[in-house]
Amino acid sequence: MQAYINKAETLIEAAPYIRKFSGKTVVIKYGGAAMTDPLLEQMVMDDIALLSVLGVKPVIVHGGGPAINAMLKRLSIEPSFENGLRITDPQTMEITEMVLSGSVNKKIVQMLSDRSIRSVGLSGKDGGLFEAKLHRPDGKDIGSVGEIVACNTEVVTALMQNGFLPVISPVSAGDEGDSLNINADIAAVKVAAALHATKLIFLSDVPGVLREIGNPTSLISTIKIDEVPEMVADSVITGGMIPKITCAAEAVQKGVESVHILDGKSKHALLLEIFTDKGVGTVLW
Ligand SMILES: Nc1ncnc2c1ncn2[C@@H]1O[C@H](COP(=O)(O)OP(=O)(O)O)[C@@H](O)[C@H]1O
Ligand SMILES: CC(=O)N[C@@H](CCC(=O)OP(=O)(O)O)C(=O)O
Repeated sequence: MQAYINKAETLIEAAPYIRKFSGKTVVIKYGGAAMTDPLLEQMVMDDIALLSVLGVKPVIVHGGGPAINAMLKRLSIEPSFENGLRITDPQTMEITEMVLSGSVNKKIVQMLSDRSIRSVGLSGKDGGLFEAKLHRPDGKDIGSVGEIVACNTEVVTALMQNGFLPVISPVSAGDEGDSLNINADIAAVKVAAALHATKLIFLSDVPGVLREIGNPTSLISTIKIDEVPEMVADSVITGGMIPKITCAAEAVQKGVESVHILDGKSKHALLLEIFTDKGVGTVLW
């Protein structure tokens, strides 16, 4: 009996948040380590399906770096990176597109379909979603890596208006119709900004931004975007978190109300972040 009372109380507590975010667009960046465990994947999909049933409008932008690495390994190709971006030679590009716009994208669509959520998989190429060009950081050639120059969300809004949940792979085309590999965090920011999303949520492999890496009790719950440059300068934020947090700050500057960084491996992190007062990760605004 007590268990039912607890569940009812949880629902009552969540009710104002469910009302608040019903009809609101929430872009979820799903990728990295959160995607490597089949049980975790099912759990994340349960949460996204529930959000959708409760009237929130989720849009998924996915990565799949570990899945690309696994396929490269099967083909005996060694992955290499430059400042977190995959150096993408023609063969790696072919595999990246097969994995992201193919198997990973369709797997997510299928997992949602298994939960009676109608979703449609897209890549940056579909409906002219992303216009991209070759990315050359400081003039350096890192192969077929792209940067997004425009984001045309008509195809995404058309799907949402018709009750479909969009699932977006970041792989796009350049001016010449050549495939370009785009970091999924960056793609998620562009989509969130173009859709004027209420929230952008990064599902990562850490509980949020930590004062001390490896110590979950040092979680920083709230960051104002003007604090970000100092945190980077003071080396509070390092490595893979730098592009993520810089992206997050860009999203807020472009009108996304808040950006959240959560542990995709933590049970029901998405629901707890959206539907409770305290949340569980780091929120940037
Ligand atoms: N202050 C910090 N708090 C949390 N993580 C940090 C911090 N500074 C650097 N990191 C690193 O950033 C990583 C998350 O970024 P990244 O590897 O790009 O994530 P993902 O694979 O989810 O896209 C963490 O695994 C951690 O090693
Ligand atoms: C240019 C570049 O680095 N693209 C990424 C795209 C996938 C991605 O971003 O996946 P995660 O979110 O799982 O890291 C890559 O090839 O790994």
